[in-house]
Amino acid sequence: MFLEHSQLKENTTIEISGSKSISNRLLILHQLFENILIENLSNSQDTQLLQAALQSDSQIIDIHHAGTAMRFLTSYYAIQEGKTVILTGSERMKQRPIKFLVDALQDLGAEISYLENEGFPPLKITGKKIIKSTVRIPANISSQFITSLMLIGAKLENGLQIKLEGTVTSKPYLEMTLKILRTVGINNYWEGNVIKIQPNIHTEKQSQSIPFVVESDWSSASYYYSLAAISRKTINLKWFKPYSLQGDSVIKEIYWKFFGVNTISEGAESRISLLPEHYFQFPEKIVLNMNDCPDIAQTLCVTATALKIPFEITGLETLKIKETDRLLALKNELFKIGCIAEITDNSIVSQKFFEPNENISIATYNDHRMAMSFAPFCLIKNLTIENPEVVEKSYTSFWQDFAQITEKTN
Ligand SMILES: O=C(O)C1=C[C@@H](OP(=O)(O)O)[C@@H](O)[C@H](O)C1
Ligand SMILES: C=C(OP(=O)(O)O)C(=O)O
Repeated sequence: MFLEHSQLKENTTIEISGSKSISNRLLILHQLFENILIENLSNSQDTQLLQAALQSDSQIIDIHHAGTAMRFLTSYYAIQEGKTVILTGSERMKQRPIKFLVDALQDLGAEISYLENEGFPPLKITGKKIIKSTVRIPANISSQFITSLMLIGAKLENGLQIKLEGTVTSKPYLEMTLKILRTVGINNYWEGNVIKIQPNIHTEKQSQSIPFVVESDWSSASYYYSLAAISRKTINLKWFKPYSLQGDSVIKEIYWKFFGVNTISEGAESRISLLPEHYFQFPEKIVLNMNDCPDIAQTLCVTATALKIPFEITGLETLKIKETDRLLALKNELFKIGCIAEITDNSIVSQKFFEPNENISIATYNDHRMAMSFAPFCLIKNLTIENPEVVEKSYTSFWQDFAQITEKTN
């Protein structure tokens, strides 16, 4: 996709679909416990794949690139008594680890085996009744493993006590799971390194539906914060509530502190306005730990490069095992837009900014967030985004919305 050097239209309103993370949790819970009437469900491909899997009778379930779907379905199928499935995904999914989740489920008594490489999908899962109710799991690889266990916890006879080992990564995603479980009536607590999910007292699905309106996706909103920060123009977004279940809503604070983008909430249609301060003094350097919000790290690095603000971002150890090795992908592509960056296993630090060449072409590595986070750089220069269709994984209408909000510079 060729993005000609553009400017932002003043005061446009963009409607973003429901949070992918919330939607995927609700779909599993709907299937297991309650008739949840889900409104503003994410229209992301990952959510559609999970929904299709849950409705499918097939013995082979292919969830392509959808990490949360892969992880959540592993526990879900482990307790579907009398059913055997092969759960597989894209070539990249076969490189994304799942061992600690499988180990934990096997400790609980689940029947799961690896069909190709030990520790990675595809998996063969034969659903069984699980009797045990305590389990340990390393918490520093992916919070999705823990959420996966939490989502089935209340379905087990005695509930589930999960002991977290090591430092907890992506913590707000676990808090999101706990809050969602509570809203559908599943009691739980998190004390020290123990998460306890109480058993659900209802054996049958309730006949009456519980309505749940999914707030819009804050990770998707991050690209508009980047556009507002670079252009210094106002953007309006819908449907965002002031108090969010999503950890990535911290983008409000981050973009206020480092880029002077103010977020104003208006009650009507849960609209927020991103208002950049005109006389904001940019910091000399951005120093930030993003372990709580790994999905918006790419957005921040591109904004900082566009504004030539040095950055030192830490806490990024999970980026290596996402849709691609995001640290390496960032280092390579930031260079094309004028930033020399150094990476370690968990950090990225800018070393130097320089004037980039013409004819910039950004590779996207099968990663939706590479495409969306680099797109705002067209406010600075012409650029091409390779394989633009990758955005569908989380934000199907991204390019239509992007075209609506930008126009060619005169
Ligand atoms: O639970 C979730 O919905 C997610 C958790 C995070 O993964 P990790 O815990 O693997 O960092 C995040 O990156 C992912 O996009 C969604
Ligand atoms: C990491 C992501 O997704 P997943 O792990 O669910 O594939 C993401 O959406 O950035």
